[in-house]
Amino acid sequence: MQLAQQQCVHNDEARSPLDNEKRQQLMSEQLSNWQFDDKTGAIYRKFKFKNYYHTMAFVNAVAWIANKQAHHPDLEVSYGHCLVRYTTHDAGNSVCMNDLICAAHIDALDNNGTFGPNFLDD
Ligand SMILES: C[C@H](O)[C@H](O)[C@H]1CNC2=NC(N)=NC(=O)C2=N1
Repeated sequence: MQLAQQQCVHNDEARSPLDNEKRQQLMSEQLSNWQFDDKTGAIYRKFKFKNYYHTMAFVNAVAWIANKQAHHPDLEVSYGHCLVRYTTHDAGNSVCMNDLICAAHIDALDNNGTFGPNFLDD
């Protein structure tokens, strides 16, 4: 099943770190705009917007997903960008399925152009 169709699960299996091969495979197939940071072990994507209003609309949509999934990203927010990073804290800050699932849900916000013309692709 596609990552965006899955929901976060909060059990020991969901909190087990993905091995590098599996993570790379899922990311190259379904999260091509996300990157893996070797230094921090997090996945991340930087979203750019034309102004603070649109940045904050995006941040609120991300917060809604985080609360619904009970899985929360680290966010760096400025006037025109939001850097979203995911690791699973309960798994020693490694990347688990829940991280990939939430990343896919964020990407899905833009499926029908929800970000609109105020979303600037990298
Ligand atoms: C009980 C609850 O599911 C856990 O504390 C959740 C909350 N949100 C979380 N968010 C992230 N990013 N990692 C976690 O391990 C985590 N754990």
